[in-house]
Amino acid sequence: MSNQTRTTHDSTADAEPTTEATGAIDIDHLTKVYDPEGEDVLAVDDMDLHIEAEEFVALLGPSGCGKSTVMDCIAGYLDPTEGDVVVDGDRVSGPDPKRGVVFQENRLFPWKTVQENVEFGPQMRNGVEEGRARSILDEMGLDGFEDAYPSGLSGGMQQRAELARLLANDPDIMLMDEPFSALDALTKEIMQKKLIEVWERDNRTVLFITHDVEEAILLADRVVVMTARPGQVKEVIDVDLDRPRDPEVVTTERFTELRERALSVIREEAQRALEQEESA
Ligand SMILES: Nc1ncnc2c1ncn2[C@@H]1O[C@H](COP(=O)(O)OP(=O)(O)OP(=O)(O)O)[C@@H](O)[C@H]1O
Repeated sequence: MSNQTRTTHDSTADAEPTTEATGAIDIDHLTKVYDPEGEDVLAVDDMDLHIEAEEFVALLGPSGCGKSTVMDCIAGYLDPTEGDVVVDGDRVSGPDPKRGVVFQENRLFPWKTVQENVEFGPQMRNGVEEGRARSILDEMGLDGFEDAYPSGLSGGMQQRAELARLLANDPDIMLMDEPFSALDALTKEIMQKKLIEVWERDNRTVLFITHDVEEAILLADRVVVMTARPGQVKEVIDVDLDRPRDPEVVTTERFTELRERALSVIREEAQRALEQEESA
């Protein structure tokens, strides 16, 4: 995959080089306290989670439980109050294009064309590789829209351009905060398929926040359910469904069991969140 993929060589002369996977995330006793106007808000409390390199993990939990906070700490946008986020053995101390982020609303520059947006990241670092932006846009089904401005694209196309922008940076880790939640059902299904194609081919690590339990189970290797705020890991559900998964997998007995399990944990935590709000 990336030019930063670490390649190790066996000492024996005829051994094939082996590629070591990158993108392992260790969330280690992570605590985050916000301090708006001197009033402490404990968002995440002593959270531990290990995500394997190249794993696809979905993060679920009641509203306000700290999902985005965890993601922002991994992205390097926020400093933990206590604890650490460690990626491939290195403590995260700020943003890095190797940890790409996609939000529900795209972060494309409205004054740049689609191609200029996709080329912006690489241009800021090592320069643009001839034809690369076009081939990524092509892959995202945006062939012919290179010169369009984001405002001229549909919501689904904007999110495809956003994904293209992310891929142009060749990230080891894709951090996705409800990326498809504003899309209609059909566009969402297309985007989910596209994401899985890219993930399976390039072996990137994905952390995917969603409120959609079916989406989480359809996409992920593991679903991590967080507690009500302050966020901690409540339960980790292994999604033991074969891949590739087609949309019909949602009708299977195993899928239903997994969904019911995730829903019952979330319901319990959402109820707790509600009670906390009422007693506040
Ligand atoms: N900058 C901030 N200042 C103060 N409090 C904040 C700040 N950002 C988030 N919070 C609070 O921290 C808690 C966790 O917020 P966060 O956005 O991480 O939750 P979330 O699980 O991603 O929520 P949602 O599912 O609604 O997007 C919430 O109570 C939120 O109000």
